[in-house]
Amino acid sequence: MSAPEVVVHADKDLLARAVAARLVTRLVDGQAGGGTAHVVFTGGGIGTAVLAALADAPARDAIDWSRLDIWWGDERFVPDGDPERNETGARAALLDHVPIAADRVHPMPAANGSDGKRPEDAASRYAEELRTATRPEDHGPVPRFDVLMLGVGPDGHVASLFPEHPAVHEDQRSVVAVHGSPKPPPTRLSLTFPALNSAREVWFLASGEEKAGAVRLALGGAGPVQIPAAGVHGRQRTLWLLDRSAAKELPVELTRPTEH
Ligand SMILES: O=C1O[C@H](COP(=O)(O)O)[C@@H](O)[C@H](O)[C@H]1O
Repeated sequence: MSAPEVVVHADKDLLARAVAARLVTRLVDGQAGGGTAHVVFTGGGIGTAVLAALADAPARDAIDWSRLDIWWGDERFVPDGDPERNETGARAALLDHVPIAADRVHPMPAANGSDGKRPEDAASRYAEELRTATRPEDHGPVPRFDVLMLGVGPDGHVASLFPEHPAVHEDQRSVVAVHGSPKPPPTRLSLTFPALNSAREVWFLASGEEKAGAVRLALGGAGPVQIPAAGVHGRQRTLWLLDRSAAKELPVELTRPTEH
């Protein structure tokens, strides 16, 4: 488990562009030995802004899109194409604009899909898809993701792991159904702590003053049941990529000068 590092950028736009640039470098490095890289997308405002910035970045062509697998950390269990789906936003922001093959994109199941109407069945099927993509060196039920991005809710939720919800206690399964989410829509699918914590690098993304309290608590020793963001760490690196507003409640010794 790696210690968190904090990087603060001036505003949301710069944060999105800096994360997109970082993503190009990290994915190119992950593909350098000739293998496949695995990345996990997040939904939400800054998560989608990063994907749009990546679509706009000329350096995106340095990524070999034929050797990249794309996964999601969570999804809203609504019909395919619904604007509430994280997949819908990611396709519009990035995936419709890059040369990636359909079988490299692994959206979580939709409520009207072939997995049926029960989110529990959909969660099990996605867990199986993850398992099928593992390599011997992954040593577990999910690929050892090169980069896993996570937006952070004002309540400290990450993916669809909400404070005090049953899913924060899951320690066996990789993917679970979530009912009664405090943030609509109420029914969701989410990777669990064991799956999130298998990533090589975890990048938290937070923008805006309404995230400042959750960021302070997550980095200040809160427990993962109350503040789920506190329960995720990369095996090699844990980065908190923030704009100034989201970082405003952090003690000065936790932040380092902005890169730009
Ligand atoms: O519901 C969700 O919320 C979080 C955070 O979203 P934001 O708009 O407050 O940044 C997001 O990371 C997650 O994927 C999504 O399903």
